[in-house]
Amino acid sequence: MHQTGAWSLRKSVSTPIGTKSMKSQSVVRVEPQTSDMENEVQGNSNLNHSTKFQQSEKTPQKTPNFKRVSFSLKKNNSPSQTSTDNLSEGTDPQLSSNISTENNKFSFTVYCTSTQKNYKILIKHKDVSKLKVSKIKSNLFRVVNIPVEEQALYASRDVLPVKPLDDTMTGRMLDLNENTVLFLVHVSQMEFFEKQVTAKIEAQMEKPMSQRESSRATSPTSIENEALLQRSPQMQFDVQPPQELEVHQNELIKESPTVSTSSNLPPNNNLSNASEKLPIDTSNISSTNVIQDSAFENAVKHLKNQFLEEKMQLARKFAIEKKEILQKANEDRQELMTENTRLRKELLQVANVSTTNPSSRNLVTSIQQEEILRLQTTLSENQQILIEKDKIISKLETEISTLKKTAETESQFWKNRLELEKQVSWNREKEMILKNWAEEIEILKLSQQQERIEAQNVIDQVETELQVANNKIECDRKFVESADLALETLKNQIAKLTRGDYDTATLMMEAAKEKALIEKKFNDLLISYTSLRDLMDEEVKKRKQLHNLVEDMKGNIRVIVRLRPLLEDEQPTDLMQGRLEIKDDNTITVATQNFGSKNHEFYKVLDENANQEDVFEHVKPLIQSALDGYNLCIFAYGQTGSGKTFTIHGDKTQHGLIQRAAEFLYNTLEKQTGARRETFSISCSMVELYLDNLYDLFDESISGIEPQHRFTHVISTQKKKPQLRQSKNGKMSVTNCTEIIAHTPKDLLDLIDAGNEAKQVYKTEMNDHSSRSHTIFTIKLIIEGSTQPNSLNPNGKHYRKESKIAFVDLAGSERVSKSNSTGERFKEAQHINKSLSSLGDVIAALSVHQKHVPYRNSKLTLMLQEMIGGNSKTLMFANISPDRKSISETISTLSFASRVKCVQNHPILSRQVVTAISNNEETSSTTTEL
Ligand SMILES: Nc1ncnc2c1ncn2[C@@H]1O[C@H](COP(=O)(O)OP(=O)(O)OP(=O)(O)O)[C@@H](O)[C@H]1O
Repeated sequence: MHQTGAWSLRKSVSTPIGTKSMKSQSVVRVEPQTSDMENEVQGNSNLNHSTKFQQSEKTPQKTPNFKRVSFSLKKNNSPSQTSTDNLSEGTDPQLSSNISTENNKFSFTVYCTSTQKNYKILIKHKDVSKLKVSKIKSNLFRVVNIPVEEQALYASRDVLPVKPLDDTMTGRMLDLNENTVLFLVHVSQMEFFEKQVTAKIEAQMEKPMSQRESSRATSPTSIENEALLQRSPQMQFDVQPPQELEVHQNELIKESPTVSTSSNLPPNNNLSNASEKLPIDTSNISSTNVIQDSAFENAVKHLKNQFLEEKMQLARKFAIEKKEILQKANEDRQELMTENTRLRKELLQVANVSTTNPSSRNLVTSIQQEEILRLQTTLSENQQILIEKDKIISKLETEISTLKKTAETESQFWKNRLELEKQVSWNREKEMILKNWAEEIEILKLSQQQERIEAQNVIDQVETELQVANNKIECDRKFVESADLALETLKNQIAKLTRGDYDTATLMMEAAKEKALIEKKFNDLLISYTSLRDLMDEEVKKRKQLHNLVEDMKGNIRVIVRLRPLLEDEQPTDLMQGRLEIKDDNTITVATQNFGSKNHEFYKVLDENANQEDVFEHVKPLIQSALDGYNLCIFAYGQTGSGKTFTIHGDKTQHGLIQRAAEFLYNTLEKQTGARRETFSISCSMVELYLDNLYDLFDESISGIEPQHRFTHVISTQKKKPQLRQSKNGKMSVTNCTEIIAHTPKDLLDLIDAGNEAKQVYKTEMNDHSSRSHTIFTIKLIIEGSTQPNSLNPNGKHYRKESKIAFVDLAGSERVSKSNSTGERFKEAQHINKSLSSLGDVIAALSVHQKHVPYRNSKLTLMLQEMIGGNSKTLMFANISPDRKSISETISTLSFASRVKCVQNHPILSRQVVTAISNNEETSSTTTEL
């Protein structure tokens, strides 16, 4: 236990400088300013500690995790001093002899920072002067190299990093100026070291001078120190516990109202309690008070900033004070001038009396003379003072203007600095956002890659299985062949026997048995062969499906080949001119004498028996994805008369894709939106590109439609001509075209008919109803609804999905030599062929992933930019004719289609607007384009 009047040590941990919770910590003492900072602001006597502390509290700034540990001593007259006995373990005489105090006040701060191996602790003595221990340093330490990046730090702190000569020492005082002691201690020893230091200081302060003198006499280290002390007599001073220390302690407690007066808790508990309450990431602060160098440097920067701010405030204060002095001087000046005027008047009066009245001249007494003299002297003195005052005023004015200039420069500096900081933080935010985006993209890429790998694995596996099955079939086939041979031999033998070559009935019987056996075996093999064949077909089908899936995932344009039936006066293909053969659902072979045979594989190959419904079944899944929010494009390509319009629009009795898709959309949406409490609307527009000009097919003047009468709602009737426009995000779209809402499937069908009637169709030699233009019929879907309420959005969220389906019926390519087109038809054919050739160039560029894609070569390719190589899901119908005369066009269409299937689109979900719903109204929160 302690003696009465002994000193107890209070250890305190400060928050990072400038954080808000300084006052709320228990057993926490905040050191507002380091002593070197105090040195820097020397002359600012107006600023005391408490002022600075308040300033730093008022303007808390974010600083890195930087922990300061302060120690202070107080007279042990409170009942809670038990921990000091524990702290006195592990005494180190060298240390204790070197630490001392003066004025009986002692407190110091420990700064922790880390270098590669060691940990330095800077201990600052406040109010300890004349502590000349630098000579001790040379006995204990050697100077270490300072890393370049730390040099400025040490220079600004006026300390020198050194290393203990003996590496095993747990904690050593390194270097110090009058107020500073630097210790070097290993991180693992930090806590113990703190205890040691505090115990030593306490012991030092507790011991009466005489006791210490005697301990010096017995300890060898003390002897050594004694010698040093003799050489440096200033080091010998007594530690008396005066009242001031109590005051100091009381101040500490006042500053930190939650500070516990009990020191029963071991220092560690205090530390951990404190750090729990700090608004900093305490995980970064180890129990050994280690922090990163950068954190330390940031803290130093922060202190410098704080200092500059204080300097500014001081300059302002000086300016105000000087202004006040100036005002006062001016007032004094004014007073003096008034006084002078008065005196002059008085003087004049006296003079007048003596001059104007000669009879009384003799009456001017010597007293009056004296009075005049006195007044004159005062006047001249006042004049002198006035001159002095003027000088002061002009000096003050110069000073004020200098101060103003300085203040302006500094305020400009601060403004610039704030701007810079803002810029830096904004840049950091941007960097973070970009980083997050990059990460998300990376993750998406990885998952897509993974999916592809998995699909490829499945394909590989199926291919291996297929190979095995093929091998087995081959073996079985060979076996059947050999069995056939054996059977043949047997048959011959039987024949011979029948002819009587062998007369024995037994032999015949045996041969018959053997024949039956072989026949049975043969039949078994046949069955197994058939089942294997089925299996193989099944596997091939699966493989193709998987292949399609992979292609879909890659975003490749799907291609469906449709062979139309033979029309009147047409001849089927033959081997002479060339032959078309659909091998299976996915393969079509074209063989010509000149070019040999070539297989083409597509997503689907439909023969002449496929009706309109069959065709739509293959398109349905794609239409479904429009309901999920994807933009779609379905276009038909092929020579004139090959069945493009029939596929897309159909005829009066056999509806094409548009009508079927419309019916499917209405049916599905009515069911789906009803269940989900969504609303939907369908609108459409139709434009044609004829002779390189765009026409709005819903325009009254063209179609004769009077939309407001025939249909319930017209969104926009544009008087201007439709135009191709590029939006801000670079996407091309057709503007200025009439868009009409179709409430029912019937509305939509009527619109399609009206649009079809308006388009340019003429009879040619190749087709009685040949489309002479490219047409685009667009259906726009809008689905709106709200999400279920949850804790984040108690009223749910309102969403709106928009998607478009574009049906493109391209004009057919034609050989003018075949079609014999003349006049207008010839001109049309030229335009059609030119635009289709541009489309071919675009496809060729995209299929080989060329960087430059020549979309700008024609209006058609610009119109299709979003659908071919863009962000839509796209399906192409390659329409072909079975007519013998069309074989070369068919070959050309199939080659074009083979290139198209290599084009990769990048389908993305179209616009989705999500809005948070507030109690009474909707407040827009986010608009995302997915
Ligand atoms: N799958 C089919 N079944 C029955 N008839 C068909 C089929 N495909 C096309 N036809 C008929 O063939 C003729 C030409 O078809 P369509 O007009 O659709 O060709 P096109 O490719 O659009 O020609 P163009 O490019 O000249 O406009 C039409 O009479 C059409 O009815």
